[in-house]
Amino acid sequence: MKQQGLIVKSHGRRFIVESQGHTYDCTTRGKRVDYACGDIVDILVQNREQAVIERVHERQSLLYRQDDWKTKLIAANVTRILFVIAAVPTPSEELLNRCLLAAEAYDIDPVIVVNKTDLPETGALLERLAPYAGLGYRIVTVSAKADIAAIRPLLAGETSVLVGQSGMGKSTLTNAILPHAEARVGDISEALDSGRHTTTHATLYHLDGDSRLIDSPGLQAFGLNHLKVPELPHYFPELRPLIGKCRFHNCAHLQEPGCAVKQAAADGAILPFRFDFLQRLSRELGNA
Ligand SMILES: Nc1nc2c(ncn2[C@@H]2O[C@H](COP(=O)(O)OP(=O)(O)OP(=O)(O)O)[C@@H](O)[C@H]2O)c(=O)[nH]1
Ligand SMILES: [Zn+2]
Repeated sequence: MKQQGLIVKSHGRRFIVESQGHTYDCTTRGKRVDYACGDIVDILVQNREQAVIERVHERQSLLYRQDDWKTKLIAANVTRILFVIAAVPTPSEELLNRCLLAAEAYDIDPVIVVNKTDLPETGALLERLAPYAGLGYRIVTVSAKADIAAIRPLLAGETSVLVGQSGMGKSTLTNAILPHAEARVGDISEALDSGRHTTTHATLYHLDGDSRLIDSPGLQAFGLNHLKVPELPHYFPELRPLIGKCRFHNCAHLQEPGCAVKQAAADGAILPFRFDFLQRLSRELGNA
């Protein structure tokens, strides 16, 4: 029997699909692994517990990273990326910049969620993050252990994905957000987790009829190897006014004469760390 379903958990080659009130442990045709949590799929039901994923429906969005040759899908059909960051353990600003860039490239609304505001080190982190508000990014502050009120309005009517480094509190936040019954539902598929090495692993929770939350595994790096150097300025809000102003249309903003971006950086119109980030990416991608 063929029916439509929603991937609520992705775990390497196996997926949990919710369909017509049941959940199915699914394999895929031809060992395909390019499905993600949040995907709408057609499944072929085999018995009460098992099914095979036949095809994926067109996606509204896809959050993924590209490390060297490997594409790693994080979540599909999300409308909002909640980048979780905290003062402890030491946060990586590089990862933040990369996630923001990916959000721009995939046209998914990003919000910076500063967690663990109960920790005294949070003040310094908020100061460090102030420039991002200047770039137009929203910043909300929560403590998964004490008060998460600020995050609620962001979740309503959206499919949100929590991303961030390991230890920033994504799972604690998920548990604080979820009504108790929901959190237990997530545990049912825990058997899948038993000691297996994971490459992709994310879980989708229903908050209410039209709001969903996806908790994703901790990130260490965020490869952006699929992006092209000439399109980078489109993904920096502060560089968009400069698009087309460099002398060379394929300017990598490194050594080229007549580079409008370099000039803006010299004039102090672009934050030094953002300019560094752009140049580093340009060199890394090296595909201008
Ligand atoms: N003080 C404080 N500690 C927190 C808060 N939120 C989470 N923690 C702690 O931070 C640690 C990491 O939390 P997790 O929720 O496991 O972090 P995670 O981001 O899900 O980590 P991964 O699953 O590895 O990606 C745990 O010891 C939590 O108890 C908070 O608001 N305040
Ligand atoms: Zn340039």
